[in-house]
Amino acid sequence: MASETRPFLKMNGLGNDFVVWDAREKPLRLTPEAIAALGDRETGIGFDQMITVERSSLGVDAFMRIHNRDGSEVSACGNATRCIGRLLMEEAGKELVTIETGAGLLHAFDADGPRSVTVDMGVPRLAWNEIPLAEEFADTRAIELQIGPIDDPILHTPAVVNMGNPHAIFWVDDVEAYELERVGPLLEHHPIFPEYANISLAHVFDTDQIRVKVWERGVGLTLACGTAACAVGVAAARDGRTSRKTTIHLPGGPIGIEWRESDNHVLMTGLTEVEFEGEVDLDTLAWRKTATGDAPLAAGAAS
Ligand SMILES: N[C@@H](CCC[C@H](N)C(=O)O)C(=O)O
Repeated sequence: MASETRPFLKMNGLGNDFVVWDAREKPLRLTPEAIAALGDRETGIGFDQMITVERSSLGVDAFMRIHNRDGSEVSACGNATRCIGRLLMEEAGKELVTIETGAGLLHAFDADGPRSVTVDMGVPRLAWNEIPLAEEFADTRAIELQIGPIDDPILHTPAVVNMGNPHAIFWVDDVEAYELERVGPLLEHHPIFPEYANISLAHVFDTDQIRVKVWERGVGLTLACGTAACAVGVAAARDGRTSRKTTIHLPGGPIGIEWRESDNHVLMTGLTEVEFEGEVDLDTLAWRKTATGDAPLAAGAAS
């Protein structure tokens, strides 16, 4: 039987990168092993997430299936929602699209500025069993959790927020002062998180400015994480550390977050980029680039 070659797009939201398949006409399911092999940055295409765009059973613009690089399927990815929102808006010539995800229906719309998209990420879930946590905490603004020596912990008492996926946020004075690649895996797999968790270090340096570094569940260190930016913005405002409108500065660039007072929805705004087009032989997983992506943005357009 002839091998099947499938085209893909390589995209990123502030450096958090994805392979995007269009499976609306022809279904595509890869094994976790194949996803991990394609996601490997040394030997495969290299990505944080794999996104499969499918037909929505609810009749909205599309369904977006999300896999982490380790092959696990998850319900939410903020940066990918902006990227898929852009593709669907460009394709249909619309200014607003609705995307079905494992976490519910999300609306994406054009923001000011080239390639900038806003997504309404919905209402954050804040109760301990919605995160979920393995034990009850009445107040999820600071849960009892620490790593390191009992009397001198390295990190402790994170805030927790669910944005369609679980997030823990540790407030620190300097996000660079910690070996996130060492403590991240310990915290991601801590028994308090039955579904594991995405881990952020966050430093509030003004009433509306926060620097953040993220260790992503199923991935590792990332240049940006949209749902982490939402979770940090919510946790900071909830505590009175910031206003409800913040800029989250990630290694890959800034994301604007607004936790709207009128309906508690979180709006996330940031850049999207098409890196290149390519194709993969699904039998051998050999791949090649077939076309270039977006031209570089004019200086200043990204800020
Ligand atoms: N990159 C993402 C989040 C991807 C999923 C996450 N690793 C998880 O397992 O929940 C984003 O931009 O939100």
